[in-house]
Amino acid sequence: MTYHLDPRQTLRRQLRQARRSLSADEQRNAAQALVIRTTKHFLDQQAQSPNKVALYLSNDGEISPHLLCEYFWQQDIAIYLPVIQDKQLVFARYVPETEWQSNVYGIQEPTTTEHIAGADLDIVFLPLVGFDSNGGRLGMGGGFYDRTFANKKVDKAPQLIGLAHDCQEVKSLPIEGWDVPLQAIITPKQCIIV
Ligand SMILES: Nc1nc2c(c(=O)[nH]1)N(C=O)[C@@H](CNc1ccc(C(=O)N[C@@H](CCC(=O)O)C(=O)O)cc1)CN2
Ligand SMILES: Nc1ncnc2c1ncn2[C@@H]1O[C@H](COP(=O)(O)OP(=O)(O)OP(=O)(O)O)[C@@H](O)[C@H]1O
Repeated sequence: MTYHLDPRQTLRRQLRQARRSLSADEQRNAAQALVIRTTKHFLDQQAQSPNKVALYLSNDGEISPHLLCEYFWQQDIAIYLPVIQDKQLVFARYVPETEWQSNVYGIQEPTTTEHIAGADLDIVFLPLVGFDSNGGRLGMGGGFYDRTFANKKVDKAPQLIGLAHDCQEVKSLPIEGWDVPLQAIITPKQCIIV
């Protein structure tokens, strides 16, 4: 019997290992560079300031958006976090008083039962395992972001921006039909607008 290794699984393992190998210092510097690059991106775009933005709590070596969160709070922009529900994501408001519970993967989620749909957000910052310069995204393999933002109505679609360390870039990702493309990817060293 022969076993065929799924190329996405192999890549996932390598890239997760790479991001987990970053030191605490490298993670701290990356989070600082990320907030500088993201605020610059908003200034360059000269777009209207968003009202509702989704972030995530970093896990498994992901680049941390916590400084970005503080920046948005200062701007009175509402922050939301993903909550797994029926194999999709809904979004719960994140405030300093938020209470927490763990989801099946051990990632903290707000306990509140008040949720909004992905389509009601202005910008979603997505965690990712790998990215390419065409907006391709490889996630953790649950398909949660893909299911949530598939078939979205064109008139009500949030902007999807991936956040990553530079070591998570690959030349070209093996993309599947269900993968939702990113409109931008921001890393400590670059801002790719697709
Ligand atoms: N910070 C963060 N939050 C997120 C995501 C994410 O990628 N990052 N997700 C993005 O969709 C959702 C959770 N998706 C996940 C999918 C798989 C695993 C994971 O660790 N899988 C383990 C085995 C899990 C198990 O115990 O059964 C693994 O592959 O090693 C984690 C999160 C929602 N929240
Ligand atoms: N729109 C969809 N409808 C139904 N199933 C889907 C959809 N999108 C993805 N899936 C399923 O989810 C599984 C995982 O997809 P994939 O490997 O692309 O996840 P991922 O993008 O890495 O994960 P995540 O978005 O959770 O970080 C796939 O096997 C696919 O069958």
